[in-house]
Amino acid sequence: MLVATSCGGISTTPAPPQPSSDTGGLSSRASVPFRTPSTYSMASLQGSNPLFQGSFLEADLGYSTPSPRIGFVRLFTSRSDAGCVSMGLSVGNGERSSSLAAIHAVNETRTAYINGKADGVHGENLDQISTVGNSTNIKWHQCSVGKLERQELLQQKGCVIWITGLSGSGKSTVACALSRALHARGKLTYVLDGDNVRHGLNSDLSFKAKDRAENIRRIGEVGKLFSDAGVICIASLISPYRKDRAACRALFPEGDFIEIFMDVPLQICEGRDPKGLYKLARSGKIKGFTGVDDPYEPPLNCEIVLKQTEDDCTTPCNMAEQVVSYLEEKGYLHA
Ligand SMILES: Nc1ncnc2c1ncn2[C@@H]1O[C@H](COP(=O)(O)OS(=O)(=O)O)[C@@H](OP(=O)(O)O)[C@H]1O
Ligand SMILES: Nc1ncnc2c1ncn2[C@@H]1O[C@H](COP(=O)(O)OP(=O)(O)O)[C@@H](O)[C@H]1O
Repeated sequence: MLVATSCGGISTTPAPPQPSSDTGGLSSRASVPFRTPSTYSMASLQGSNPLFQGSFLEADLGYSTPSPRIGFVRLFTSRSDAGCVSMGLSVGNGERSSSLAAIHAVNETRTAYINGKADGVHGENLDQISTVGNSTNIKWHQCSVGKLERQELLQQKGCVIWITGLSGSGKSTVACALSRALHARGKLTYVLDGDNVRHGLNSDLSFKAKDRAENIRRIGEVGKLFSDAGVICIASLISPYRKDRAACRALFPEGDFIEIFMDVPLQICEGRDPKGLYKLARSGKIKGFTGVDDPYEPPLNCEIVLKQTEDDCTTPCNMAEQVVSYLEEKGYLHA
């Protein structure tokens, strides 16, 4: 067992928690399986200093050789102003008897963790001026109110439920039924419907592949903000290409992007044709219509499939309940 002493000094022999008052204030016990040669994973910490009470969600020591070997351990605290602390650890020469000593500690933001890799989860220093895409000389601004506090307020966990499928497959209908079902349970949702977002934010985009990709990217980014706000965001758009959906998924921490495939045959969707668009596409009046002369790539590995056939057409309410059960099971309906 590893024991964190003051300022993150860690020894690999069991020892009771040590009171401390210096930097970091750690008097915490980390139940980390000590493995040789190189990695620790998952641990829990109980700090005596309130600053460090909370969960230790990630401990990944990627040692470099030769010694002194150095790794990083990341601590998440329940205090929003503390954010996330990364400690650099140097590792002694021995194996099981090694001692680990903190070499530095830097504050990072939990928001950054939540926001994913680009924002520092993989160790970039958020204190630095950086360049992201075409934005140069930018610096992450940390807010003292964090996602965990918002989730506590809302008694739910933020996530994005991404509904993909052909036009007419029932995406918008199930999105609204789900929003209603969750609202009735006191959960805050927001629906981002492809059609609707194209009335404003994305009104500059066409249905060419590049513009569809941009449409999906933007809705993914907006969904990420809603998720960070603690809201259960329901995005309902055709999103026909796998790589665009995969890029969106990559914006989110594991589990927070829940992809739902409306598995409905083209024949049924076309039979419904509520807006008369399939008819226009078949007659050549709309070019590049999904399912007609533009491809739809069904998910290979999504979280939920909502299937409809000629013989078996579940009601939107039943589908919504299926999704609610999934959210309940995965813990999204509680803080
Ligand atoms: N060429 C073409 N292909 C597909 N769909 C078309 C097209 N032109 C207009 N529409 C209407 O736009 C709605 C789809 O918008 P999305 O933003 O969801 O599309 S995409 O994700 O960017 O592919 C879609 O709405 P839904 O029927 O609700 O899916 C259509 O009504
Ligand atoms: N589960 C369902 N069973 C039968 N009809 C449905 C179902 N879901 C949606 N519909 C109908 O199908 C049509 C298309 O639904 P819609 O939600 O607008 O699809 P999309 O958003 O995928 O284009 C609408 O007329 C709607 O009433």
